[in-house]
Amino acid sequence: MPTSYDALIIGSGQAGNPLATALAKAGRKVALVEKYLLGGSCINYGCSPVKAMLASAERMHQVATSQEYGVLSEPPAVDFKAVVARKDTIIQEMRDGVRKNLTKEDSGITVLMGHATFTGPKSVRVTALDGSTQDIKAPLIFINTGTSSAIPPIEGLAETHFLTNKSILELQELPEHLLILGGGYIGLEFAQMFRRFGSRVTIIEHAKNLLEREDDDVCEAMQQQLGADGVEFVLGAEVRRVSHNPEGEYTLTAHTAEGERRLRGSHLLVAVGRQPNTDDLGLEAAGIETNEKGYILVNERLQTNVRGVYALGDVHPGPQFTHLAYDDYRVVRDNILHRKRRSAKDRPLPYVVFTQPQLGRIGLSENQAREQGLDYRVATMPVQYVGRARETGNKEGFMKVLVDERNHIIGATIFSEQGGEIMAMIQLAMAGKLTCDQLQNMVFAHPTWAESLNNLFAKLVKA
Ligand SMILES: Cc1cc2nc3c(=O)[nH]c(=O)nc-3n(C[C@H](O)[C@H](O)[C@H](O)COP(=O)(O)OP(=O)(O)OC[C@H]3O[C@@H](n4cnc5c(N)ncnc54)[C@H](O)[C@@H]3O)c2cc1C
Ligand SMILES: NC(=O)c1ccc[n+]([C@@H]2O[C@H](COP(=O)([O-])OP(=O)(O)OC[C@H]3O[C@@H](n4cnc5c(N)ncnc54)[C@H](O)[C@@H]3O)[C@@H](O)[C@H]2O)c1
Repeated sequence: MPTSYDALIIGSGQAGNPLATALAKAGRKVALVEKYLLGGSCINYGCSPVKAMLASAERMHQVATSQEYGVLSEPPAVDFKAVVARKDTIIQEMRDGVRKNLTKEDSGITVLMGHATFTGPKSVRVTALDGSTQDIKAPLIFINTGTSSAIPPIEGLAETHFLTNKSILELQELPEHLLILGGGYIGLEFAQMFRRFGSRVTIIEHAKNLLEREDDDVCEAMQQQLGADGVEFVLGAEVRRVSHNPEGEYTLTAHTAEGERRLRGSHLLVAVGRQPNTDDLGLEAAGIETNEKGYILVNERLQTNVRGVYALGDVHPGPQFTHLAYDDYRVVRDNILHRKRRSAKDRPLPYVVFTQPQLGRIGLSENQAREQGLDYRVATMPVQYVGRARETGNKEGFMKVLVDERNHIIGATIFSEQGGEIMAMIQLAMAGKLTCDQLQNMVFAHPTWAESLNNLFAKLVKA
């Protein structure tokens, strides 16, 4: 006989964990199934471990450049095992926090470790690691199973021991030469990190630019910055074959505008995007519809085509960020528990690439504003014009904002030290519908990064 719950959550991701807690607090009998690690990808093999290791790489860079600040030191050396151990300690603490919260005596949540598969529209079988199974049914089911690395069908690749975002975090030795397939978010953050630790790094990207979706000036600035760090690029490259010799060397055969190239390295990271964790979820048994890539189709309230079944986070189509997965939780919580009509449509989309400088983005890019035929004005300012940048020696990058005909901000790109935080201030200004005149005249403390907004927005104020 299946065990009955009021609500079943599949996947301990950024949406599922807070939802389980909220439903249980509201008196529902809740089960949460996780097949691997509580806390999901962000905590265990995504955002947090990468940012923890980036902090070590940034520290390394600070020491390496300390002479410019009049501080003499020995050239720094990395103790890579210690970097990884620091990251592991941080992640373990985060994971323990999630476990404690979900499993504390009065949590009201039953946590089941195992792989969930649908056996019908409202029924799921959980298979534990030891092979034992448990059947569950619930009128409300929330799918929060996230994504995994997409592996492109390149000849020879599957036969090699290439790295993904999961396995690269477990390396104990620094790669001598890291080849990175894909110049997106994951590729860029790891590229700068490993380069600063001392590895040689080559990014192989099939588009003509890194971060292809951004405006050309943004792509160029990022390329220039990573190039200055010593990261090498092969752009517009179509990798056709991968091989791995007994000495452990990888060879990528790539077709480029200059002809065929062979790229050799000691390690290979594949970071060409994600694929949804739905192929082994038994969705067909429940009749849940997906798109052609396997992402679960939902409406703006995150309901699937099967009544009572929802999909939250990266497993449905759309941008893939922790803050959006968490907001999916708010949408479902408010609609189900608070009887509000909350929608996942038209919410702001802030994001940050955690290179140094950071790339903070909110709203429309210039390309998007142009494509939408908007009547916009744009201002750009090099970061070196900012007093704080000169004082702290962080002069790289530029800032760019777009306003509409009513002087309201419609988009911003802040490629700067503290770029994510400066972008968040602009996001608040957008939410409060502040105009460029107001931002030009706002009194910010001197000398802060915030103060840069006065000069940036002054460029948009009509005389
Ligand atoms: C390297 C990397 C860095 C990132 N950095 C950032 C960042 O800086 N900022 C940001 O906003 N986003 C970042 N992201 C994206 C972010 O991690 C995701 O958007 C976020 O974690 C999405 O969470 P989720 O709730 O969809 O599910 P996830 O956190 O992916 O969790 C899904 C869970 O479901 C489990 N599961 C899957 N199938 C089953 C099944 N059949 N049965 C039981 N359990 C199952 C999985 O084991 C997993 O624990 C990063 C991603 C990666 C890979
Ligand atoms: N700081 C952050 O917020 C952060 C950090 C890491 C990851 N993430 C999330 O994780 C998602 C996945 O990251 P990602 O970097 O894997 O994907 P991505 O979509 O950001 O970038 C993938 C890149 O790989 C390229 N590519 C695709 N196929 C290729 C091939 N065969 N050969 C060479 N290049 C190829 C694409 O053109 C693209 O530039 C991101 O979209 C983002 O949502 C966010």
